[in-house]
Amino acid sequence: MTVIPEIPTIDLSSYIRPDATPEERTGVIEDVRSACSRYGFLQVKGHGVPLATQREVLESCRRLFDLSQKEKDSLSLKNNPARRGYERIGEQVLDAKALPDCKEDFTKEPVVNLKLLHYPKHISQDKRQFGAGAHTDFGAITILLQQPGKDGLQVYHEPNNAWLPVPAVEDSLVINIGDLVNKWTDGKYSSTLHRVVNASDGDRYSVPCFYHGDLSATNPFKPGDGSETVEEHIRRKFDNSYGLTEKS
Ligand SMILES: O=C(O)CCC(=O)C(=O)O
Ligand SMILES: [Fe+2]
Repeated sequence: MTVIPEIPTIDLSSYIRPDATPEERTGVIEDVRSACSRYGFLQVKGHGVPLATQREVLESCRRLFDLSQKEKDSLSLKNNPARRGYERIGEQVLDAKALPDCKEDFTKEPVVNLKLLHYPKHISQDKRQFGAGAHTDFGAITILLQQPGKDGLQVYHEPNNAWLPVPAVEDSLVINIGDLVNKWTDGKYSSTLHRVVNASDGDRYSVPCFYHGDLSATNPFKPGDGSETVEEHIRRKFDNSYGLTEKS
């Protein structure tokens, strides 16, 4: 019988606690390192982000996406040269083989790019309908707050050719490696394909925070190798997923 593995959950308090021993800290580092190379994904608890703050930010998602379509469109990212702002349902196509994503999105802040996401009940029952189509994240590292109890995130695990669910557990944050770190570590840390299927009958909110780093940086492990800057990389990936340029 094939045992399907699970995305690991790591308790960061054994690292953060002021009285943590060096062995405990090394243990956490080893667990994180192993998860980054085996799965490119992990969940963390004991992270120190207050539960009340997590609840408030998810409540802000609900209030924002409950505004009228007209009010939300007045904040459209298409009117903003830095591509910050509101994205309508179906505006982003993360997987060109699937239907446009069934989610709306509000993005604020450059470089550390925090998004509020709303997945309504799927608009189509077609099996190519996803809340977010299969994709890898463009940046360096993503930290994701999922609405507790609203599962939907699935991570592709190549050895088993299986999509592993990442349960939406209160007070756990999902962390995953993006394309930049994958490129910079020569693939040692995996930028893993993932997608969102809003399996619930109603709304699902989530809040990913994408760390891109210094926009002018190139590969920190190979300084001066003339490779693409963070800004060039992010712009290329982003514009491609919104059909804003012909280049991939
Ligand atoms: O909503 C989620 O759980 C994941 C969102 C995601 O993968 C993304 O925005 O890149
Ligand atoms: Fe993602």
